Amino acid sequence: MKVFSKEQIYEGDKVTEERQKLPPSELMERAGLQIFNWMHMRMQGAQVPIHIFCGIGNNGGDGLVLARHLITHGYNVETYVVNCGNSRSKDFLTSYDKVKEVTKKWPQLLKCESDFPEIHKDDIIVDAIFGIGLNRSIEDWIKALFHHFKASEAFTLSVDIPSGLYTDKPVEDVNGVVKANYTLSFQSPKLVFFLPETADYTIQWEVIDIGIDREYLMTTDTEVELISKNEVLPIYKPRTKFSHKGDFGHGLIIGGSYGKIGAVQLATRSVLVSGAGMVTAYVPECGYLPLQTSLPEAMVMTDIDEKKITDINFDITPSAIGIGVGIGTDTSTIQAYEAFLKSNKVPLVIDADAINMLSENKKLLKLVPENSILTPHHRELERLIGTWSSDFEKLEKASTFSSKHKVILVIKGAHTITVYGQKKFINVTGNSGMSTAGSGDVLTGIITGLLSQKHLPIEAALFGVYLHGRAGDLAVEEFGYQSLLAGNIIDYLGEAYIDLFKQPEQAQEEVKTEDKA
Ligand SMILES: NC(=O)C1=CN([C@@H]2O[C@H](COP(=O)(O)OP(=O)(O)OC[C@H]3O[C@@H](n4cnc5c(N)ncnc54)[C@H](O)[C@@H]3O)[C@@H](O)[C@H]2O)[C@@H](O)CC1
Ligand SMILES: [K+]
Repeated sequence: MKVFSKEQIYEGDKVTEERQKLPPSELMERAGLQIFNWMHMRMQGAQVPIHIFCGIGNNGGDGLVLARHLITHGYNVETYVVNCGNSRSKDFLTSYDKVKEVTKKWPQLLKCESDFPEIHKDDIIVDAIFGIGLNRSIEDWIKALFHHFKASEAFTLSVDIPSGLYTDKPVEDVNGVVKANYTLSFQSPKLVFFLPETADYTIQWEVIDIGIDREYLMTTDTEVELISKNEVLPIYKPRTKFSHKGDFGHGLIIGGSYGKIGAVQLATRSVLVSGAGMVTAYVPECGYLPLQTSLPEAMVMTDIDEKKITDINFDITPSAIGIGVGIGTDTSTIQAYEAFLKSNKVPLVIDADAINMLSENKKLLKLVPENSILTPHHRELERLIGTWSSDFEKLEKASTFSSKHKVILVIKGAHTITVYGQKKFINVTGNSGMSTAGSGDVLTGIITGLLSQKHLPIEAALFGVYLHGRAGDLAVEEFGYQSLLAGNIIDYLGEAYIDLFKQPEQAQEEVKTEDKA
């Protein structure tokens, strides 16, 4: 699913109005009506007080259309205009007049704190104050209004985006943003719903279709995309009856050190379970016995050193290589890594200390093959690209790094974001139970396994991240958030594959429910 920028949304409105020859404020009518339908379906006429707070732009206009429908359907509505400026939009004014036609109870004007209405815990707040048009800091009295919402503990429904969030800039003051229980977002979710610094401003969100021109939506390329089942299904490769293990490649996992052989075990097993035909683990001598015993399906090659990797030397021709899990940063390991990078031509999946070694020895970056996949977590990314002051800057820096070094960055997190040049792909699967030792090793193995099966690197990264998260989502139903182990993710990888062809109960890309375990 595409995530449109603010500019693209405005352009989409314009194109739609032209192509569909819409009368003025028709899109606002659609937006308000859709929100009304959403509420009406759930409330069925219940007389819960609904407080609708409208700004003076089109977001406020949406709120006024909603108010009109709720009023004509007999709901218990109080409408307020948050008087935050003088430039009321044309469509706002049209909607305002239409409200006056259906009720004698005109919207109340709020200008300062003493105007704030009483809101009870069981009331409903509709936040239609600012939408994507927010363009300056929020005044203190409006921050106080947001605080008033929060203090009331009433259910808060935000129209399009929680008021106070910019679509393309970090939050200036955490008190200047509405904390929404639910956000109904028009046409496309907003990038800020997925970034660590801003995702918490709405507990759930849903996309509302207001009939923006289909061709515009189809043909407009976006920098950001959500990756859910629909997007990965075309990547899946069905198997033919006469295929054999040679068709699915030979993955190689290089890593491990004394006390960290388990990481290699997890990654190696994941290579096979993701579908590679064969797998070899290249480990220090001490890894031989545990790997051969615990994973009979894998082949094992060992370094001359007992406890660490000192010389990467193998006589097989792997189709893909994953390097770094449990490898450490011993000087002899760095030397072996450099020598390996100098001779290697196979695309790599680079994880953990193999990323850190690049950060500490930037000249090694030049030796990384084009389209290799780096899978850093927060700290590893910081060492690699430098620190950032906001999520937006982080993504910008990651894009610059990806373009400069021609690599794919898989930034691990609650919503893992794969950065490929200017493109950013946000994954929707996964849960907090997966924040557990070895989870990253499993991801490295899955992506290596997919690369072995001749998926393009970007496909392997996106599909791997999706499957890893989905397997985790299925596994958590059995093991629970606290007790899920990385190995359980591997056990559920098969279910994740099978699940690709099951009809979703609820469109995943449209509803986000954060686990609260
Ligand atoms: N395709 C879509 O998505 C559609 C979106 N619509 C709505 O239109 C909204 C965008 O409308 P607008 O561009 O009018 O913008 P907004 O309604 O988001 O707000 C802009 C208004 O608030 C003022 N303002 C901005 N920042 C302020 C601040 N910090 N303090 C005080 N005043 C401030 C601006 O001067 C302007 O008057 C969307 O968020 C959505 O709700 C719908 O009406 C129609 C279709
Ligand atoms: K809003």
